Amino acid sequence: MSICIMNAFNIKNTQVPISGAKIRGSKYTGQSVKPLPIHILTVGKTRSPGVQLIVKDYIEKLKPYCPVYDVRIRSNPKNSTEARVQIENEEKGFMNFIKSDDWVVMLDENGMDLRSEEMADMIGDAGNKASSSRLVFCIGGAYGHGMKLRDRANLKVKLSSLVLNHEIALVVLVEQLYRAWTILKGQKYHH
Ligand SMILES: C[S@@+](CC[C@H](N)C(=O)[O-])C[C@H]1O[C@@H](n2cnc3c(N)ncnc32)[C@H](O)[C@@H]1O
Repeated sequence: MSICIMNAFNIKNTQVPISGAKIRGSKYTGQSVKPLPIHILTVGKTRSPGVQLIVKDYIEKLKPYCPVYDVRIRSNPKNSTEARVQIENEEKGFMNFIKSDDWVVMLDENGMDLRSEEMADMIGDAGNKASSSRLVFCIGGAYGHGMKLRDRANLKVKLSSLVLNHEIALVVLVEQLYRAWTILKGQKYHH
């Protein structure tokens, strides 16, 4: 399934020469990319102040490229002691938010391993090829994601082979989204 999605994206890496130096680019670098609004869904209301500062900072940095919304899904809404029930109840929050034409990326430790240039390709493909109106990234709660969201996701992506705390996953994601947009624009942040 992942391979099909990868082929559908036709993700490939290109070398883009800028001022004599070679930087690693996306197949869209230098082209116009439709800036789909990005919605980042995370579980839980509270967030450590340090993480919140970093996330706010990257969302601010992303403003010139595309709007980014920080959406909170209720954690364990029915206070279940069972992990399976907690996952299912949090999943309802994700599924209630997601619309039929959203391009949904589920963050998961077993997802596809993308390089930063491929993340940029994916954002370009979602904007220019898919008929989606929003790009939605889903970061799970303590026990991860349920089956309905797994089935709905257009793409499952890993950020590392390590399992990350959900707040750390969020920090890595926002930095990679910023990096991806600078790659798409051929800017110097990414070397
Ligand atoms: C504490 S982790 C949940 C771990 C749990 N074992 C699971 O099955 O997903 C919380 C969330 O952070 C995100 N996450 C953690 N590690 C990740 C990784 N290496 N790559 C991508 N996302 C990750 C995922 O969205 C995950 O649902």
